[in-house]
Amino acid sequence: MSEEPSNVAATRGPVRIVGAGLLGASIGLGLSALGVPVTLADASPTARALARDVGAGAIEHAEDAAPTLIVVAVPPDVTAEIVAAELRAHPGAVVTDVASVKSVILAEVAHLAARDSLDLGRYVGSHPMAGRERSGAGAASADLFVGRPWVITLREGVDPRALLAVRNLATDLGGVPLQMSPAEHDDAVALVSHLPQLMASLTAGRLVEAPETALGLAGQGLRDVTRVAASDPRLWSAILTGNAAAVSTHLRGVRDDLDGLLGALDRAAVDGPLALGAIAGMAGVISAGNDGVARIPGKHGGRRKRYTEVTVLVPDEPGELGRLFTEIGEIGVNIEDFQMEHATRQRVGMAIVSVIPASAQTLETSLEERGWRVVAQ
Ligand SMILES: NC(=O)C1=CN([C@@H]2O[C@H](COP(=O)(O)OP(=O)(O)OC[C@H]3O[C@@H](n4cnc5c(N)ncnc54)[C@H](O)[C@@H]3O)[C@@H](O)[C@H]2O)C=CC1
Ligand SMILES: O=C(O)C(=O)Cc1ccc(O)cc1
Repeated sequence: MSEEPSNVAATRGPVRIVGAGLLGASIGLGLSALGVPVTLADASPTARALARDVGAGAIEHAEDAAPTLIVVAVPPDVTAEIVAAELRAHPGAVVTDVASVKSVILAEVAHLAARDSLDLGRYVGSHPMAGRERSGAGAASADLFVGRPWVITLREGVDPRALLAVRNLATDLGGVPLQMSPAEHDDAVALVSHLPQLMASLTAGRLVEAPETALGLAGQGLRDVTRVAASDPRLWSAILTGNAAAVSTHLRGVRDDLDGLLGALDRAAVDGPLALGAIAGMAGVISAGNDGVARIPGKHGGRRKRYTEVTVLVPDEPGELGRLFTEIGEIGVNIEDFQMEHATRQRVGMAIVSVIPASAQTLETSLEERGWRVVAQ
């Protein structure tokens, strides 16, 4: 890759990143790839060095040119004090943060700005809706934000140039900027990010004492609902504390649903499957889930596309998956998405091929004619 600065970025550096972990290093990588000069600061010298080594920017030095934009990417519980310190230390710079909660941080930054006579207009809080269940620069990626919403919080008194600088940052990294109030943001993420994290953690927590034999039966469903359970407990405690009221409202809703479901299950356990209201109670939960999942937009913000999944058994041998892909190509069907599931202790895998509904029947028939075993849906 060329070392020469390119002109494709709207962001004019230098950009100073404080907190060179997953988010900070991903932003540094993306900006560096566009030729924008980036300096990295972090309380941890190891984190700084790792971010530099992965290519996210240069470690800060006293003689660095003054930054035009500062991105604070530290845990939410220390974000406000760092934002205030950066506003104080760099009077010409726009300051943004990427923390997962917004209202408490704005309230604290506003308090510190009033106390210390800082220019609050240069601060714009933001939140890229992209991340991973792993922390640190080692897990960073320049592509993390591509196609993902990047919330920019609106409030009165913001310098329009600051708003533009944060918007440019989001679009330079491939994100889709969205403006909303801090309260609107916090309510939304309580439902679409914080509640799912807790449901994943609660489900995975039930596995701690599970027998190995039970775990050996785990399939893709368990993996799908528990992926984010691997997230950092310290980071998430700070996120949840910063949005406690909104999260507890949604958890209480879940508790009400659980009470209804438990009532139905208890009736079925005592009086059998035909107990009054038992089946309806269970079906209600599952069908509400059907309705909810149908409302989740596609990954890139558009309407969720409806594909049909064709499941094919693939021998667990070198080259077999490649042969399947080649033959699907020969049949003339486009693979829209793909997933592989492995049956524990079996020498066969299940290739789940997503195709447009109109191609599914042709694909199934043609694969069977060619000797593949297609699993009936
Ligand atoms: N992890 C995720 O998927 C996402 C996280 N966020 C937000 O981004 C922010 C950063 O999260 P991650 O990058 O995941 O965490 P991380 O743990 O990977 O990185 C945080 C970095 O901040 C540094 N740090 C901590 N306190 C500091 C201080 N006082 N001064 C300077 N550096 C300090 C740490 O040494 C660490 O390198 C958080 O506010 C989080 O809510 C936003 C979107 C997604
Ligand atoms: O890994 C995922 O699917 C996430 O949703 C990551 C994530 C974690 C925290 C955020 O504030 C935003 C996104």
